[in-house]
Amino acid sequence: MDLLITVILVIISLATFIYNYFQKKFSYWKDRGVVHLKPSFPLGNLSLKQPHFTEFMVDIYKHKGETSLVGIYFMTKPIVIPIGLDLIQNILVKDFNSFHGRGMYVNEVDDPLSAHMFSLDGERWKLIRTKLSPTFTSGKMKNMFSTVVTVAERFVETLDDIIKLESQLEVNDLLGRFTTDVIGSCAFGIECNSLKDPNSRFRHYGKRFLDEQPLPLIMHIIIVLYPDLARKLHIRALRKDVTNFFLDTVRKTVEYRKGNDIQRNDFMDLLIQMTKDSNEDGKLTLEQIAAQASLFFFAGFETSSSVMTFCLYELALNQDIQEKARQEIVQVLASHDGILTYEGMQQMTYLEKIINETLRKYPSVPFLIRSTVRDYTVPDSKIVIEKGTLLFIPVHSIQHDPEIYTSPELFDPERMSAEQIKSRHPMSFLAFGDGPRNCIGMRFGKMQTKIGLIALLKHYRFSTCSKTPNPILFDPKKGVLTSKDGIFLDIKKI
Ligand code: HEM
Repeated sequence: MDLLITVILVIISLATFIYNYFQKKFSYWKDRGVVHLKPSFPLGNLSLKQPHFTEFMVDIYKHKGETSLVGIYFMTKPIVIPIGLDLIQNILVKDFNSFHGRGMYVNEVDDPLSAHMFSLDGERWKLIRTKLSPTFTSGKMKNMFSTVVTVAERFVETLDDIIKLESQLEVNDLLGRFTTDVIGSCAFGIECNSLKDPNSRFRHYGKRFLDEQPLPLIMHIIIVLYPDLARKLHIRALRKDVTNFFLDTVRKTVEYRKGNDIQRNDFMDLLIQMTKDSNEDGKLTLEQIAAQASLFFFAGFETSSSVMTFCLYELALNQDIQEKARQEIVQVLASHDGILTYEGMQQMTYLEKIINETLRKYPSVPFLIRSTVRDYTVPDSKIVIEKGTLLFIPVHSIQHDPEIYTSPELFDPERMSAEQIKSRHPMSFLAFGDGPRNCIGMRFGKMQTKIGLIALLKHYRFSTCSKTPNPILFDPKKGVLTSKDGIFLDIKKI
């Protein structure tokens, strides 16, 4: 009997302790007078149903006008969703010194590839960003231009054979193979034709990295809530075989190039230069260059194939816009003796507007992440965002706000004319982020997207078919914006 009473008392005390613990944690935003979503025990505002981030944001973004930020909870961890454009400009640009963190999990010991520019913070991020910035100048893009054009030409040749057998194809997979080949070539110097060779190792490991969650949910929770503990437990964010593949590929490429004195004007060349820096502090190790090269691969191929996919989808729905884009391509090519040059590509201004409008409607990265590196008082308020707090900036909601873009579901490239852009708040378009931590690969991403679209629109007409989804449902399991059921289009040779 005594034992039973003791057990009951222990259970009651434990339940009271847990209840009080969560009550305290879940009163964080209320105590600070911040508009917030009501949390539920024990997941806070996480849901097992896992809606897509864009849907989750709807309830938050409707507070716009009433407040410049909304508080939510990831389990017990408070997260800020800034929704006022002036506050967002402070975070990304004006007060960047308080917000240069990304707050992501890095475990360099067990997972050397996790120490890349996207997730590093502090001085190490600054050092790598400064060293890698010259890699992405327009001069460097011009040097890589012909490599990308060659990949696009090879892609079209293979596609010619494929559509002879089947004209209704899933374009996201198709374009993922194109961008895999481009980044494989420019970041690793490896010639792969993953469209011809479905077993291409680059495609295999690229997909394995993005498609399959290597960790059970509990591990994710430990990583987010207790990163120090996660490191002590040797939790890796990347699969071991994926890490080994990229480390091994970089090691072999570096040895081969150094041994044979080979120069190719690509990212790998520029990274190899950084292993030879005379200043010891600035020198990158093999693991560090492998981390950056793999980041270029992961950051570059799905983002660009996502924008190309949604672009072809909209062009299939809007045949008049597709035809106008094709006319521009044909005319500009004719004025350059039928050859695609860097200058010619830049003269295709209508295509540029189409790509930007696609990125407005379908931002490949639907939210930006920052973390505070010191306490920050929100201007004209008493709200303090504490050091170490994560912030998610809702790009998709902003770019679908009817007060900023009338009839936001309408695909209208003219919204991206210079005059219309000038008339909007500078934070109205955030598809590449903004400020000193924006997308470093923007020029390259746009270049490969344009080259791919030019090659495709010149040779093929895209139309919807019975399998084309309308409307599109986004896949909640993917970080990059992706249609859940793929995007099938009918492709006809012109
Ligand atoms: C159309 C294609 C692309 C889109 C839409 C895109 C979008 C983005 C966005 C939204 C961010 C976060 C920016 C921020 O937090 O303010 C980002 C970061 C980044 N992107 Fe891209 N990206 C693209 C292509 C590329 C390519 C091709 C590369 C490399 C070859 C690349 C490398 C990076 C890197 C390294 C970062 C992290 C920068 C840092 O933390 O300092 N991206 N990208």
